[in-house]
Amino acid sequence: MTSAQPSPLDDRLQVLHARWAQYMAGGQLEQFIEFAVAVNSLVEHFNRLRLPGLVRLCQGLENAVLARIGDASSHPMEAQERIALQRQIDALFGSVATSQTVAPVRRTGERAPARELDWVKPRNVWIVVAEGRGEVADGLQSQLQYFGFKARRVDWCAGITPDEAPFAMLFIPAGIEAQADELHYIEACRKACPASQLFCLGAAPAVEPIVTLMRAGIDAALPADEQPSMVINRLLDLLHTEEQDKYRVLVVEDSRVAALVICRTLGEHGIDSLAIGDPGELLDALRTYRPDLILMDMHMPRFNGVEATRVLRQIPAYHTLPIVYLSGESNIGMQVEALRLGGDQFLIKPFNPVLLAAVVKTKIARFRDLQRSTCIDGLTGLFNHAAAKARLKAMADDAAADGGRFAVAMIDIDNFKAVNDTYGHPVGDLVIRGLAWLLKARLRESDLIGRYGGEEFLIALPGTDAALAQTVLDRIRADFAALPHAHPGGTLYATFSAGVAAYPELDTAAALTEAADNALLEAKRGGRNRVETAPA
Ligand SMILES: Nc1nc2c(ncn2[C@@H]2O[C@H](COP(=O)(O)OP(=O)(O)OP(=O)(O)O)[C@@H](O)[C@H]2O)c(=O)[nH]1
Repeated sequence: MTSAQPSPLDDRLQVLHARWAQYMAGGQLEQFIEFAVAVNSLVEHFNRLRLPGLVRLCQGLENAVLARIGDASSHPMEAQERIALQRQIDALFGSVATSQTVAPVRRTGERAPARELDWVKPRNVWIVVAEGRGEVADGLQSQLQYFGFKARRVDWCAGITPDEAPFAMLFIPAGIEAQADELHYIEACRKACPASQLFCLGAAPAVEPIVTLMRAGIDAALPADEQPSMVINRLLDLLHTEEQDKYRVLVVEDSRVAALVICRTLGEHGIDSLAIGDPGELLDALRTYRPDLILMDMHMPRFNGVEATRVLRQIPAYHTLPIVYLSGESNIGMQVEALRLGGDQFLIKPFNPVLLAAVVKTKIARFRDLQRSTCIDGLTGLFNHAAAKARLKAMADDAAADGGRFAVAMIDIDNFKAVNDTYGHPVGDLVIRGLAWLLKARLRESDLIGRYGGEEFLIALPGTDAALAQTVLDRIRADFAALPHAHPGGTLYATFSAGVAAYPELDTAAALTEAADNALLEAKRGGRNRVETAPA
């Protein structure tokens, strides 16, 4: 992007800065709370970008701020406390500035345009290897390169210049318990590269050594036996930062002022909300707004929040929808009763905005995780058959509505029965995973990748015509054919065949899938290890 518009990160930093300045000038509790909200919003932003080093720094500031909220009488804070906070803010801004010059270029959340350049996503990864562990590093380096990473070996304790910080650093220490000098080096790397992901490979499977590594700045410590496959999958997942739909909260609240304050607080945390004043409208609002959570008042005219909750819990579609009561009700017996009758949590008014946002976000994150787990294939982490089919239909409908180009491909691993029969089912599973990860590595965030059957995959490429889809898939086909898969006696190679069909030549999801399937059969008939396009 070349535009001079401020990024969402710049916006957040400016807000944080302005609110701190307002508090320093006014010294009011309300201003401090506004500042706390801005810090929290920055933590969330770094979390979403998966920048653990910055999350940690920012959380340090957030904890310091939350500890000082107190009440109106604790503000303005003592000069010493303000100086301490100012130092933390300066340190945070300094680290953000460093990481902005080196942060991986990505993650804007914008849909990637269908340009050739976008199909390959090289990422630089450093493998920091201790003496005597070169063999592990070699294997990992060649595997990473197959999945599109630029992997470079770095000797333990080599000097780090932040302006070349990598997307990820993989530390391979000499033994399973990192030594003091190794930990110091990890600390130095963490400091120099706040936006990088730091992994330690081959950690001892016990709490204390892993905590020690995490304190030094490691984001994930991986056990020795799962190393290469786990690392590659983790890295690929990190590349696919999901730009999620905004969280949606339905506020059921008869006081218009209270509803306004609640919606404003949620809005400041990037949460969408809709307020209704009458619980009688609840079912209609649920159908049309599809919230991730309900914030329910207890006492309303006509019927109360607990009665409304009991009605919802009788409807299967709303059994697991989180319901949080937000009420002035201070009677503990009533609160317990409200929870027993279907509520998930009770918050008291007047509410702390940071706590309200934290409760809402964590409940929604778990709810969405639960929903997602029903869509994901356990072996590959891709969409399962039903989810892929549903998403394909939505994408085809979108393409039909806006007249955009759109290609669909069916992929099937060749002679896969022979792989299973010769090397065993677990090795067959590794080959399936290898293809899944290669697809994840080579396709864009806006593309759909689903595991359609055992060794069959469904791909959808928005903004792409049949010719470009054929080129892209053919490149992936050639790379897959060259990808070595480990088995107990050495390595094996596999191939796949694919069929491509495109919109607008075919204009429904069903017609596209059927045509891509027929083209796939044609590729199989033609000798396998090839990509065929359906006739226009
Ligand atoms: N390891 C493993 N095998 C699977 C899985 N799902 C399906 N399969 C196997 O995949 C094989 C598919 O074989 P076939 O449909 O005969 O096709 P093929 O041998 O790949 O031959 P062509 O498709 O004609 O190239 C069957 O042996 C299935 O048991 C899985 O999750 N893991």
